[in-house]
Amino acid sequence: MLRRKKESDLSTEPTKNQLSRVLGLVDLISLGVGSTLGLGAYVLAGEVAVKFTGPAVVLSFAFAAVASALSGLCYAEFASRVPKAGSAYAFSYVGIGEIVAFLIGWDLILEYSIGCASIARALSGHIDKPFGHPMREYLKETFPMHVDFLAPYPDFFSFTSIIMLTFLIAWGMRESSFLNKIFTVVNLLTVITVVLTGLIKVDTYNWNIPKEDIPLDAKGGEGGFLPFGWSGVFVGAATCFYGFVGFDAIATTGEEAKRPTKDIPLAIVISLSIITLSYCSVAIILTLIWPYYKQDPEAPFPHIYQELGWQALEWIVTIGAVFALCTNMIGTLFPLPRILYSMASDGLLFHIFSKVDSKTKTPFWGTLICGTFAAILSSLFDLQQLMNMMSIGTLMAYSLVCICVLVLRYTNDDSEECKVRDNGRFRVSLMRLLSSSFNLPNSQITTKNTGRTSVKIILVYLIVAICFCSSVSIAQTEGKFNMITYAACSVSGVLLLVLCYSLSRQPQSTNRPTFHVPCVPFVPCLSVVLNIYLMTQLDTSTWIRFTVWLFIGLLIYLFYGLRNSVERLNQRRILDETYMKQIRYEIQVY
Ligand SMILES: NC(=[NH2+])NCCC[C@H](N)C(=O)O
Repeated sequence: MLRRKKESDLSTEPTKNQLSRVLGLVDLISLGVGSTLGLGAYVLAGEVAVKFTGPAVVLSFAFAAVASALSGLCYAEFASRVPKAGSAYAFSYVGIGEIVAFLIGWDLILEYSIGCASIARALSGHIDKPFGHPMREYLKETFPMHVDFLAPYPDFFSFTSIIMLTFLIAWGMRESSFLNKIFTVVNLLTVITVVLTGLIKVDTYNWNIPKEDIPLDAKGGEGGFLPFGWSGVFVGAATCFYGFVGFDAIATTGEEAKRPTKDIPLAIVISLSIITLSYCSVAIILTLIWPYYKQDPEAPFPHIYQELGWQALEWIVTIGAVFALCTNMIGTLFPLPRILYSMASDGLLFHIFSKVDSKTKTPFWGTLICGTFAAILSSLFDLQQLMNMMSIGTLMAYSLVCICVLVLRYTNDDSEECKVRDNGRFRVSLMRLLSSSFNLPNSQITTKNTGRTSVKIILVYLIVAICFCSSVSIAQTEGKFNMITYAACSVSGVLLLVLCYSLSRQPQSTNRPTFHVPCVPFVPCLSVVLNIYLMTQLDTSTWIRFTVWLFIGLLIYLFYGLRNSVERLNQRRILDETYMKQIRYEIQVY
């Protein structure tokens, strides 16, 4: 179950089951921006400003951006190591082992299906709203559903929209990428229009409203730039973080990008920069043109435009949001079959998902099955209950990718040293010979032993990080630190620092990809803690549902994946061959 793929096996050489390599840098960036910059751009800033931060919402976005960028860098490093479809799944197959890879793939399936379903639902709500919700009222009356976990009515609109996009994506990579580019450009143009037109109404007073000027019935805190203090900024950052969810879609295109090892890391970094710039400028403009305590948390821009009498802009924002939702939907429908494709090609999931259609060069059937699943999910289920499962899925994948970066940096799988390990007979390795000839201290080079030590440190770090984040979040819900939580936080906090430092003293592998994360182990370590902390913020029922989903996955793995794993068959074949060689050799000697 812990068998791993070798990095060197994952070359960019064509295999028989090929997707077509048609995506250039611009396509990848537009996929990244499109799938990330969504409704959040038009809603999050207002919501966070009025609830948690006041004008300082831009700082919350900046923190959220930094937190996402930490994971983003780890994704980028991996993408340049492993040019395969499947994102976090493919990465953990190389970094950790088959069972973890399977579970993370399984978890991504959940994340993207629920993501797609909820975006489609938001889209139908958004189109219905300007007309006074005729669709909702009609369907509620004609097809009411009174079951606890189902939606109040079947949403045919979201069903049809997902099915239509599914066909488009199954149709061909070039076509869907072209459409995605257009949608993304419209989305960005809307953001630019909102920002530029807002400049006319900018009033710096709105960033510095004294407490006396705030009406008593408004929830205005202390006034000024930080009316709810720094704690508000951090709480707001946790909400803003979800605005940055989605860029990982780029990492699923490893087999469709023209130059995956170069373009994918670059696209991740560029998309994250564009997204950060967009969110921050929207947040700045929003709070500069309108007092934070008067913002409408559900539709901040239309509300302001109504007050200002700017009707045309109100429409522009509504249309922009519809386009944003469409690209978001492509951004979730696109990776889903690619992850399944990757898992099925490795033999871990049913064969049908690994079939590439000879005409369209896409995983055609996989795409249709995924689309139908998401469409059913979106039209029938109560998505409010499922939304948090999306967050848990994303955060889990982020954390694992960071851990994989750490593991690969501190073990050198493909080096001579490991060949020695695999092939116990030769004791003297090239690396050791070299090191003794140059008189390098041995501790500068990763060996089997230092690798093992590092993996142990990473494992303990992970456990301590979970304790640390849980105690912080318990203290947070109680509203104060008591003796126990205080002790737990400080002990685990200090331990985390010590572990991180001791990991940094371990030798790192010299085998670095073209793009690599700076300041290892500190960047991935910090990112792991941040992601785990955000996971502890989710409610218990989400955790229970998530565990059930993983359990189902585990059963599929045990009864199907484990037996059909291509890696297992390969390793067995190699073992058999070595065994036969050995026997032949012994017969000769005899
Ligand atoms: N893969 C996903 N879960 N995508 C959803 C992206 C949501 C997007 N970040 C927003 O602010 O609206």
